[in-house]
Amino acid sequence: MRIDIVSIFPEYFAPLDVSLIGKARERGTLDVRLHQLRDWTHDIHRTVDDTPYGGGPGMVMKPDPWGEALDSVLASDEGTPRLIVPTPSGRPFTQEVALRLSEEPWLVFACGRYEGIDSRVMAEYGERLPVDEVSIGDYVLAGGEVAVLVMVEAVGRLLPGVLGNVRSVADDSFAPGAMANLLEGPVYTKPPVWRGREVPEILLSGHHGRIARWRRDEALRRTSANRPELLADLDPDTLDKRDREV
Ligand SMILES: COc1cccc(COC(=O)c2cn[nH]c2)c1
Repeated sequence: MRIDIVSIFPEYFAPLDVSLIGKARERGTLDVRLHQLRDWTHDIHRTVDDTPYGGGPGMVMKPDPWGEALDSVLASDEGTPRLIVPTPSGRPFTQEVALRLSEEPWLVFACGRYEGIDSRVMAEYGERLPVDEVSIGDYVLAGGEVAVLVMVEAVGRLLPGVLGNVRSVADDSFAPGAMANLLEGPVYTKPPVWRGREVPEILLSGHHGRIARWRRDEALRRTSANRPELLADLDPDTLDKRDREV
């Protein structure tokens, strides 16, 4: 997968050189290219923003530098990418969206700052390629860079060979299957007793069927406590099927 990121703070993406994503880049599984938006300005101050038409607080990112930057990035003959713009006013970014994006050969991320990017940029490129305005949550960041780090990690870890243990992707919270739409329950490792606290006996029993059922019950308990709205999506016979499955 090729990933292009356009930003006025490309240094935000140093974390993409480390850990799983860094190794995937070394192996060539991921080809991440960073671009400084200001390289496509032509004034002495390398201006990328201006006051909003219609008044209001803050500044808006000018369309010209974005147009020149995206034209340059898209000039590559490697097919047609999806253009992803992180914004508080976008569609929710979920594990399902991450799974879908992990199937794409090429993603281009546009990092907005200030009050956002002139809307004509998304309109212009929306006529040529899929443009996804995506929110990672209901809060406002100073810019899209951190949101892109979140999405690149969520998508990158789904790529073949990036995660050591393929199983853990299937076991993810929100992954499809028996644990779909459930939060993961508690996890434990050695020592069996730590500061007088024991690991739940069932996990040491070796009864895989009972362990699976215990994990599902704990997942239901935690989901009900932290995200009750997710349980609304579960129809009752799915729950029963879960019982039969196990
Ligand atoms: C493109 O326009 C803007 C405007 C304002 C901030 C940002 C940065 O993104 C976020 O704040 C965000 C993304 N998901 N949840 C919050 C982008």
